[in-house]
Amino acid sequence: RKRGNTRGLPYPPGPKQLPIIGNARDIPQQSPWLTYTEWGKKYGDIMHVQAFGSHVVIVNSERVAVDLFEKRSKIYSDRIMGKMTELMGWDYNTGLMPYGDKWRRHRRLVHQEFRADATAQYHPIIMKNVHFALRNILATPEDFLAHVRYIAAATVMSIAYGYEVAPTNDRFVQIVEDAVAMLSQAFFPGATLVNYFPMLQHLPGWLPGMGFKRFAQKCRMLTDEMQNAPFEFVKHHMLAGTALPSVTSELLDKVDPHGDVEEQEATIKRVSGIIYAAGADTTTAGMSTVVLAILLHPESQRKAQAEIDSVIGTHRLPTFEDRKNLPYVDAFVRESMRWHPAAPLAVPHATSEEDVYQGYYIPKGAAVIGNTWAMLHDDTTFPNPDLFMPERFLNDDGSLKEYPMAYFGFGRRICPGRSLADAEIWATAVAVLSVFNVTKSKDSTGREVSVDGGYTGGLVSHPLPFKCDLKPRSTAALQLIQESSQMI
Ligand code: HEM
Repeated sequence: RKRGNTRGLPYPPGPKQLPIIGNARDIPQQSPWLTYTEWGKKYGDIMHVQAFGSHVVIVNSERVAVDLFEKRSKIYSDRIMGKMTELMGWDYNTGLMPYGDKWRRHRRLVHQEFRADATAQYHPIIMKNVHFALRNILATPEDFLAHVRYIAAATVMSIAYGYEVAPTNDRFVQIVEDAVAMLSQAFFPGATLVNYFPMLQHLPGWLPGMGFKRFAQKCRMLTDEMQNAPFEFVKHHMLAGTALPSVTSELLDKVDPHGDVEEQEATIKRVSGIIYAAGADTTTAGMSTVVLAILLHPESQRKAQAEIDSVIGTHRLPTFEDRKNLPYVDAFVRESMRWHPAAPLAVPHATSEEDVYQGYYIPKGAAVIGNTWAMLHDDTTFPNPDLFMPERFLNDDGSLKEYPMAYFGFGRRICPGRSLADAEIWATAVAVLSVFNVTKSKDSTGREVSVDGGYTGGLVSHPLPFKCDLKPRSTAALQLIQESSQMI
């Protein structure tokens, strides 16, 4: 650990390592961000663990994140494609692709469709889906999490493919959600041994410990289908002249018939495939956290509602034009994102060259994890970080504090869909706050059902299912929900 490198410099500090296996037994599989944050208090802003020769550097502060992911982005923008990720068929994914020309081509296409000034064109789609969800919440409030999930799914499927998803049990949606859930379980260091010992992939699947092979095969069928099925849907409708406008149809229209058509179509298929995979589950997690935050913080709920009532009144639903006049609602949304980030460890970067930082040696090919959770719970930047306080994002005069948070990742790999996601989460928050009171449910004896605020582990972290009551705030609110379909 002290001298295991070409420059004779120490690796960043970290927990004691055992021979050969290193820290393999220390690296947690569930909610690793909490362990890394605890370790960070002992070892500092940059630390190092190692398992079977694979090096992992963990960045626990925004200062180091800026130094490495931004100022040295040429070195810190690669990805490690774990063997398991590849076996599962996720290697087509822009977000997991190694840094290089192929990634640049994909990233350019995604950026052009989702950069901040292009996202406004999607606002009507978002509002339509939010209003649809309000009506569904009114009809079956107990299924509110499914209705919130619908907003994210319907928005990205509409943008990517011009496809209208079914309110429940949609075939395309189910395929992607299963594949994303499987990726989430198998992604982080320590999740599966085949990442350390790729030769295990060649052993027969019936041997003990080889369950990962069946898991990977099942996932590969899903990842193939999630790219092919909706893509064929668009081509079919383009031929029939019935395709709705979408990223896929727009890109297909631009295919150069004199170039390599097959390769161009394959790129479009992969780019469109990633929009849903990267944009639905993450956004659902962000929106579900907002609803949980509303439920658990009645005082903040009341303040946000008072702001909406005073700025907009109770005669119409909020629109995107209102956003600039609702700083408390924005602060509420930002605090929800900070309080429980949807991707608490972002997506690990990797080094494409060796490096030396603050006298520590960082090897080529190391995974470099930006610990978003630690940065957003750092008590020097966010005093009392476990408390939910939207006010921390407001200036004394009540205006919004411009504070760039590390919620969407880092440097050149920062999430290209962040403007869209931010718009969806805000629209959901303001709509729910404007027409519903969110309170604890009561059981048959009239006692409040407790909500423990637990979260799932993995790449994307969702609130564990929880119960709450969503009731229209007034007769006027009820009428607004019922009439919302006529407002778009
Ligand atoms: C709340 C919602 C979202 C969260 C929390 C989120 C978070 C992230 C994070 C942490 C990364 C990795 C950044 C890094 O490596 O440093 C990422 C990458 C990515 N996201 Fe998002 N995202 C969200 C929504 C979306 C949406 C709506 C889209 C689609 C339009 C999208 C598309 C992507 C893509 C394509 C990448 C890969 C970028 C690359 O590797 O170059 N995301 N996202």
